[in-house]
Amino acid sequence: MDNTTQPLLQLRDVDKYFDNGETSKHVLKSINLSVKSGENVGIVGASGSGKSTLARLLCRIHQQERGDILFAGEPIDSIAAKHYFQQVQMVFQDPLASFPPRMKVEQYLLEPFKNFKRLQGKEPHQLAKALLEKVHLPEAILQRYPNQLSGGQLQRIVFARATGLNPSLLICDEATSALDATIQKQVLSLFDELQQQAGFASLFITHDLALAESFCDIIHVMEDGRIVETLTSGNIVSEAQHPCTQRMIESSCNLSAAVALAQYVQTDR
Ligand SMILES: Nc1ncnc2c1ncn2[C@@H]1O[C@H](COP(=O)(O)OP(=O)(O)OP(=O)(O)O)[C@@H](O)[C@H]1O
Repeated sequence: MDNTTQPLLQLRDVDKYFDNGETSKHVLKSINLSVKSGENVGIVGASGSGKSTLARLLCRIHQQERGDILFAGEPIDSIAAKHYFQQVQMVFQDPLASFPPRMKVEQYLLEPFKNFKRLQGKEPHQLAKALLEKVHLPEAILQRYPNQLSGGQLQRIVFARATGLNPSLLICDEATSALDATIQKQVLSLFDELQQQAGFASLFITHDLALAESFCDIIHVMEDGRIVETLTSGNIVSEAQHPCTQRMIESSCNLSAAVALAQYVQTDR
């Protein structure tokens, strides 16, 4: 197959059910999407629409009942974990949940390099320092524990670790949702900077349509386990057709969406 056109990630007719013994809940319904190299693909939906379940399938925490999930053309469950998890990294909403409380930042940053035997020829402290520099944090932070850091610092460190091994795809599940608006903006600008340097693609999962619009190339809107609309133009206000997307636009209290809407109304109508 021609690797220049092959998507990095592809989901084909993916269905996921959760069984609780007596009943079965259909949580993902015929999901089709792809992410190309270097592309930012947004998944946006209200609570319960199935976004995190999708992320968990890609992290191989759950498995789909039907359909295919391919990474570089291979079913993800046929790829050795060692290879898959160097290429695909995840960033979740709560950095503390993935940061062992008794682990110092330096150890946390170096852990993937040790696990994947990628430390050869590198001086560990200098490597950890360089990773921290990439996310604009000072060396002194290497000796701190997670409870000695702010939410914004923690999420920067999580991004430093996730991008340290040069993955080709980053799965971000509400990665900036817990941060206040100013810190969120800083972390997103850092994300952009890291992406410019390393060129990874992302699947950016969020409930915030305006946030996805600000930097995703394609946005899939999910409702009740289905992709109900796919937006590509960069002007969601004029492009949105589905009532679910329109409700999200109307109820968005995000300032950037409100500003975009106001500008649109002033200039285009
Ligand atoms: N392990 C599970 N067992 C049974 N049902 C589950 C499980 N995980 C999720 N669900 C159900 O699947 C549906 C989708 O949940 P999911 O967490 O994927 O939605 P979401 O869009 O990420 O929501 P949120 O933004 O609130 O996290 C919900 O109805 C949820 O209750």
